[in-house]
Amino acid sequence: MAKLDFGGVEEEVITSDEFTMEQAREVLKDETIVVLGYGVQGPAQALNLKDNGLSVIVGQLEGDEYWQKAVSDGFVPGETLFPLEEAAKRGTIIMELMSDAGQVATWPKIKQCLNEGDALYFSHGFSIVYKDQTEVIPPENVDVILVAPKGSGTSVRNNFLEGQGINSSFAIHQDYTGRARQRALAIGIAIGSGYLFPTTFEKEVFSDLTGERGVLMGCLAGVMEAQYNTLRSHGHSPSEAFNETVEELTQSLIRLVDQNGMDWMFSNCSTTAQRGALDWAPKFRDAVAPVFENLYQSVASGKETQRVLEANSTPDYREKLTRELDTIKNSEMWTAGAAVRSLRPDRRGK
Ligand SMILES: NC(=O)C1=CN([C@@H]2O[C@H](COP(=O)(O)OP(=O)(O)OC[C@H]3O[C@@H](n4cnc5c(N)ncnc54)[C@H](O)[C@@H]3O)[C@@H](O)[C@H]2O)C=CC1
Ligand SMILES: CC(=O)[C@](C)(O)C(=O)O
Ligand SMILES: [Mg+2]
Ligand SMILES: [Mg+2]
Repeated sequence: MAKLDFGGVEEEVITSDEFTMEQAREVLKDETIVVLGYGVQGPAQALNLKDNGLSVIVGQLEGDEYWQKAVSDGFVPGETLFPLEEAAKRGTIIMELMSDAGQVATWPKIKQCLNEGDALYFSHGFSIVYKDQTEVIPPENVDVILVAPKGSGTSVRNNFLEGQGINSSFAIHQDYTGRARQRALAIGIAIGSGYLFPTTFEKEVFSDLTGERGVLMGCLAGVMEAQYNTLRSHGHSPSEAFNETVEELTQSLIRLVDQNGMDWMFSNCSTTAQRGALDWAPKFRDAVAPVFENLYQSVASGKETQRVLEANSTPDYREKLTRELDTIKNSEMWTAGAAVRSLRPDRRGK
């Protein structure tokens, strides 16, 4: 497995060239793979596994909208689609891809379905690491493995369909069979990872919860809103404020960061912009550093997971989340955004 220099630190990674799909098929040839949950990651991982030639069974609460989606994606009730426990009983690799709160709610039943030598698989360290809150404590006679795609399930699927991969981390919590690592790597490659990097369940969940609350989602939404509001309060039009805050980023500058890094993006902007961005970056860094520290403490102490379990375990949790998302959708900033996006040449008139 390749050792690579990441900015002066040597780390091991496993690419899909080193651990090929042929090897993955060989490792998985006697396994029955069961995907529990058909929300965002469930369909992506199940369909990629299936398209890679592996047989996959989906487990889902019978008859609900996720069940219907599984049916419309080609899973057949009674053959490849079963209620949760029935599915879990059939599996030798049981993939926990219900929401984290859903994993907790169903664990007392799912744990009864595990047989000696099974592999219990997660895409998040949540259930295992915060066991004081979740009470998810697997029996000793199973493997407990993790592959966490570093992206939305939507991208896991779309990248796969485009012939691209997604980066994932992998970890072993428990190796009962002596095959846990092989099983984790094989599933990791088969769900469409371009490469896999090692982590632990704890490192995965601490970094993941920090990242999504921080730069990837929470901070991103917050700083965009702050800049938009500043521009608006000084008399700039919604379209100008939105273009200068979001559209220019997503249509141009972040793509340059994606291609070749931050300095590359800077070097393709005016020297006027470079001077100002270089001066202001440390101010923003220092202003938000305490918020990030606060966030990390809140993750490490279990406060964040407690909040998630409380909020997402109520029967109406999805309606409540949708209401909050609708507030963003219907705000001036994001309705202006919809109008701005509709003006892109490829969307005009559609
Ligand atoms: N959404 C994503 O793209 C990513 C998710 N993950 C992790 O993957 C796992 C799955 O996440 P998502 O796909 O976002 O899940 P989701 O939030 O879309 O989960 C929906 C699924 O959970 C089931 N579910 C929810 N509450 C339930 C309950 N009380 N009883 C039974 N089933 C219940 C639903 O029936 C449905 O199958 C989580 O551990 C998550 O942290 C990791 C990387 C990215
Ligand atoms: C997409 C992803 O990896 C996240 C943001 O961590 C998640 O959806 O939980
Ligand atoms: Mg993540
Ligand atoms: Mg996450």
